[in-house]
Amino acid sequence: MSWGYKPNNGPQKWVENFPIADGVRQSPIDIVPGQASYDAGLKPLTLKYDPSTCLDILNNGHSVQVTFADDTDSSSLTDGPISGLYRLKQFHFHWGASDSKGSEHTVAGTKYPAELHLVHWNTKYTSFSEAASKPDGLAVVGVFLKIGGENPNLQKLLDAFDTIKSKGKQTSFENFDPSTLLPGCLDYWTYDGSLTTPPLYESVTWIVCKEPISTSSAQMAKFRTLLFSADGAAQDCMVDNYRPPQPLKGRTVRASFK
Ligand SMILES: NS(=O)(=O)c1cccc(F)c1
Ligand SMILES: [Zn+2]
Repeated sequence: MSWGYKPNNGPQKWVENFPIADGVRQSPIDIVPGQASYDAGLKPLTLKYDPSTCLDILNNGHSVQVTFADDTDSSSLTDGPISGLYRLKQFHFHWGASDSKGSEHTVAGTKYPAELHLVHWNTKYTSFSEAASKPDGLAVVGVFLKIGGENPNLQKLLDAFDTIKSKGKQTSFENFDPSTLLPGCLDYWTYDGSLTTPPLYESVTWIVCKEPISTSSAQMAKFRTLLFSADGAAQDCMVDNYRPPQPLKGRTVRASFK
């Protein structure tokens, strides 16, 4: 059986097949603002996204993912805590069975109903796959979702969900601008971490935005109509697809803001 989020294949069991689950730089973590170190040397994030690089939207059995053409530098992350240029590969989400949980990172113990991850790879390597296992290979921008007004930009994604309800379904999804999912303020926390799903590679520079974006409770309910299960199998709602916070193990969390 492959990994998932149930008691028999979930985060408490991943270490059996992926021993790095108990590693020294695992993600997510609980971010405690009072313990983060303000670093005046941290630059603002430069995120330049080209909507024409948006390719498709996919239910991969663990999350809903929007994939981008990464054969040019046209959708990229530079500056912030990183050096060089990282290309956008995909973004996806993690969410809960209710609005009281769902994010992977927490802020002084506070869980948000969902978390968006924008995944970028370091162009010092030749591909995402090569970069994914290198200590400076990936940079993931995390954005919290909170319950507030309806988000019209998010709605464009949600409207595609009926056609990708079950595992393995994908459909073309073009001209979406991921910058419409970013908060107005790009203040962030940053720390060295890992993928939050198997293979849990310790290859991620995490960049977690302090400001959440808003979504409505009805929009959150739409996420919960997706399925972990494939067409024809017993319907298994895709909910609680988040890993809980992991030990900090001496790491420093830096803040780009005072
Ligand atoms: N959830 S995450 O750490 O952003 C992640 C997991 C697996 C692959 C990947 F590209 C990103
Ligand atoms: Zn993720």
